Amino acid sequence: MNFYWQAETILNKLSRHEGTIKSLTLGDDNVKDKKRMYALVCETLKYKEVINMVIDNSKLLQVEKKLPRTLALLFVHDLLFTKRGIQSSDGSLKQAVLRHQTRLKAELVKAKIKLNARTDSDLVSQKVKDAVHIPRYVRVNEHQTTVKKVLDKFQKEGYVLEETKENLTGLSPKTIRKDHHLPDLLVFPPNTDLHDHPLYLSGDIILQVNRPSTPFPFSTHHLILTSVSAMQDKASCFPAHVCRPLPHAHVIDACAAPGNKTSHLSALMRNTGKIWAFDLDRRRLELLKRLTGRAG
Ligand SMILES: C[S@@+](CC[C@H](N)C(=O)[O-])C[C@H]1O[C@@H](n2cnc3c(N)ncnc32)[C@H](O)[C@@H]1O
Repeated sequence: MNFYWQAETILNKLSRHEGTIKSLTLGDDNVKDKKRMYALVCETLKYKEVINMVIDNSKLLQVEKKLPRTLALLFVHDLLFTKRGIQSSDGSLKQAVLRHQTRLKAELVKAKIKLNARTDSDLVSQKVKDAVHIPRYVRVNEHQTTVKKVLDKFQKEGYVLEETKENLTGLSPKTIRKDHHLPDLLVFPPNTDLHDHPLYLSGDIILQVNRPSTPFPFSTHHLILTSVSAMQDKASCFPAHVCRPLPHAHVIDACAAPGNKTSHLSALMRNTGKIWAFDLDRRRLELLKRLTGRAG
């Protein structure tokens, strides 16, 4: 599938909450150039508000009736916010956007004046800027390794171990800290990309991508865990710690895929007892099987 059409499908799935940016780009084997796709999707979402404003004010979609808005967002992003421009073979929809490029560029200038923005990054909303500054949380999979071994490995790669602090503003590149609250959690600077790291590929570390779950304890031995929305956050590491099932407990993880909390619970239970992991989505359940298998 053409790169931009695939990006369009991903943006539409995101708007229907059918996955996270990471699972739909970096985690999908049908996406060939994963890093480029991840970057395009993130950057387009970052400027989405202003791109929509430019599209509406230029009347692009009223003239080019065959151009879907989501595809237009992607094309206009690359046209206005990248040096390389639109990177696609000469499709008729790309030509439809290029026909309006002078108008689109003029509308961007007007939007900047209206929003009092001197640079492109001034156009990004505060909400998005705050999200960009969330540190990268990494959970150590204590089934397979220890916090100490993981820290040693990163330090050998040049990461500097900094003092554990509650305040995480201004994390420098290539630094690492133990989390202030959770013993199996490490903190990296925002935008640290560990998707190709051998410790991630071997399942020794797990990148946190989910929002807090709602644990409902039946008793100390029987728990139900549910979670239905996704966001990159430390909070997704709390449910398993809060439930903290005893070894040999039986646990129900009711909305389990891709299985981050399933594997976390299992690590806390020292691989004893039984966890029943359910998910509505058969495809995501296959992903859960793969990832919990990799996590040991
Ligand atoms: C955010 S994900 C869960 C993340 C997971 N708890 C983890 O820690 O990796 C939400 C999951 O809930 C599943 N889901 C939604 N409604 C469900 C239902 N009624 N029964 C089972 N699973 C459901 C979705 O398919 C999706 O895989």
